Amino acid sequence: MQFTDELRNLTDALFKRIKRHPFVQGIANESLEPNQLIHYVQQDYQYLTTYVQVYGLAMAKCTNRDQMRDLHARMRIVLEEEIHPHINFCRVAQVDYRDLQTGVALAPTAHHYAKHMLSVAQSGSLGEILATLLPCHWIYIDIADDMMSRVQPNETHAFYDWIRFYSSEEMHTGLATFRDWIDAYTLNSGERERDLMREHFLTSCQLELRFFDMAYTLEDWAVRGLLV
Ligand SMILES: Cc1ncc(CN)c(N)n1
Repeated sequence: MQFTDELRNLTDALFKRIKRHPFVQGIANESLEPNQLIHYVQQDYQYLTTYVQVYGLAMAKCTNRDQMRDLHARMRIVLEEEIHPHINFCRVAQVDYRDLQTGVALAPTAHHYAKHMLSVAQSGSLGEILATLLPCHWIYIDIADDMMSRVQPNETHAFYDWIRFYSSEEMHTGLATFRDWIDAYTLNSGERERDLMREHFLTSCQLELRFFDMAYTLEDWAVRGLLV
């Protein structure tokens, strides 16, 4: 069994639970409220900014230019293309995307997830960083594939662009090459590094689930407005 198959088996209960999450069901059945979509985009815009920064920190640990080229292409996709799912949410919520990009503090779960990624990026190996970043990619493809087959949306579905983006060929190819990279990498890792990679992957999966809770419940700090 390849290492990433093992990671997937380890987190199967989380993958299943995420697909049943009310926020995810709300995408499938077009029932999300504007304030839930807005909260998600405000937080996810900042989350994805950190995600790109973490790619940058991983870049500093690459050992050859092919790895760097791969990360460079991934950064471009997040910066230039992963705006489309956000724009879809903004269109449904009837808000301007630019208005959601500033002036909002990270909610507790997004804060936790960002600090988790940055902490591994600062002190972990390249393999640890890749394992930390992988759930972000994998879980959304899993969700969107499931919606494509269960809901079979067409252009009239409110979240057609979101579902189509994450179930696209480009996303699948990106996931396959990411997994190949990690599987090849772990052939030369020791058991200690593989344990840390399992732990970081699991933590990121847990935080993916909590991120949907955060958006669905409009999670915020107990006392608001002190810092932005
Ligand atoms: C929190 C989170 N996780 C995953 C994705 C999909 N790349 C995202 N946009 N945001």
